[in-house]
Amino acid sequence: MPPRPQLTIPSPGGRRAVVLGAGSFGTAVAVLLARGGFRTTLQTRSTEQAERLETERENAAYLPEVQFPRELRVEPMSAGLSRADYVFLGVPSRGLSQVIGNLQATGLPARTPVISMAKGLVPPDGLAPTTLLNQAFGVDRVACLGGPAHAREMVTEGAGLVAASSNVKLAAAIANVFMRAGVVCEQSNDPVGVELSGVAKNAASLAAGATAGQGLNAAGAAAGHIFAEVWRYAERQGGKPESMIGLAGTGDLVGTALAPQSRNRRAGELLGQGVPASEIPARIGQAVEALDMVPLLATALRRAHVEAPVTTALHGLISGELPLDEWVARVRATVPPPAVRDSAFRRAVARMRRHQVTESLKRPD
Ligand SMILES: NC(=O)C1=CN([C@@H]2O[C@H](COP(=O)(O)OP(=O)(O)OC[C@H]3O[C@@H](n4cnc5c(N)ncnc54)[C@H](OP(=O)(O)O)[C@@H]3O)[C@@H](O)[C@H]2O)C=CC1
Ligand SMILES: O=C(CO)COP(=O)(O)O
Repeated sequence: MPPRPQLTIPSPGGRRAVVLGAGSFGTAVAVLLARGGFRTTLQTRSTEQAERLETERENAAYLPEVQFPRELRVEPMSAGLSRADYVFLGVPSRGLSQVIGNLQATGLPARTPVISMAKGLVPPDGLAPTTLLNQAFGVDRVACLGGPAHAREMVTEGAGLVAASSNVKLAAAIANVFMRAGVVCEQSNDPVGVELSGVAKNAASLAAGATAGQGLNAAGAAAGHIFAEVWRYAERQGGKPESMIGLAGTGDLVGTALAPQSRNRRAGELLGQGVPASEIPARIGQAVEALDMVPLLATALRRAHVEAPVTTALHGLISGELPLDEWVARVRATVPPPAVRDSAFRRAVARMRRHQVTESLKRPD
């Protein structure tokens, strides 16, 4: 067994969590929250699905052979949220507008935090899920999850989660329950950076999958360009480089691009084989965030005046307007904009940091 995080965190003391959406990730997170000490309920879209999961005590359609902990309850979403202390949204971005719009009507208590787990943008405006949640509930009640976390491996072996919120106590409470369940979870105060890192890695994994058959340098370039384009967008919204460089960005990109089961990379491979985007979701059978999200992302980058030739070209490949060979040619020929010259202030800070490092190396241990 791999080493597990220390379990020295106090018990959350009977707090109740509700996970909305019983797909692969919602189910996996519900299992972990129950293991971590929350009184957890997994809410399904339909009554029939709730009855099936309750009878079988596993989610055979989305996460087979993972037994539910005895304490995990299952009920349909129609049961409402009036007893929830935390609400986790396990629904893909395309369904989030509807689900978020219904939260109050289904009895969400006035102070209960809402945590988005989606790695996409919400149609029709292409907003990040936490932006929508902030507008509805205020930043102190909103958080998101990121990091490399394939559902099955997460419940059997672990993951590298990131819990991000402007409310540092909320990020800590979420991270602690996952750590109690034996899964590493970093705390972050950069929800927009973490969320856009997840967006970047899904778009980049799709692009790499679509391009790998034409050459791995091209696949790497496609992913690198898209990452840099989304980063410039995230930076303008106050996103921190640590999020993009760390678990939520680079870590999740590698975890997704290498995973044989990754839906986003497999969708890219199908695109590269000439399968129309409209046929891909049925072939994959689960959420493919990047297919829905790249068109929204391309529009968001254009509106924000971010130079994004490769994300725009990926949109063209998905819509069928750009043939595969032209997409690959575009990736191979794109030269990123030159790095902006550092200001005098940034050069001074960099000099000071270099000096501190040099001095610290001179000191004995
Ligand atoms: N799976 C993974 O390993 C990871 C996934 N994520 C993210 O988690 C999010 C959820 O994905 P995932 O669980 O994998 O997707 P799945 O396709 O496995 O499941 C989606 C679930 O959402 C439900 N759903 C979809 N639309 C609605 C709606 N409008 N109202 C209510 N329920 C709805 C589906 O219900 P039904 O079955 O009835 O269609 C299904 O239960 C995505 O953003 C993904 O990027 C993040 C990390 C890892
Ligand atoms: O986000 C994920 C792992 O961190 C899951 O990736 P896919 O949606 O591509 O399967």
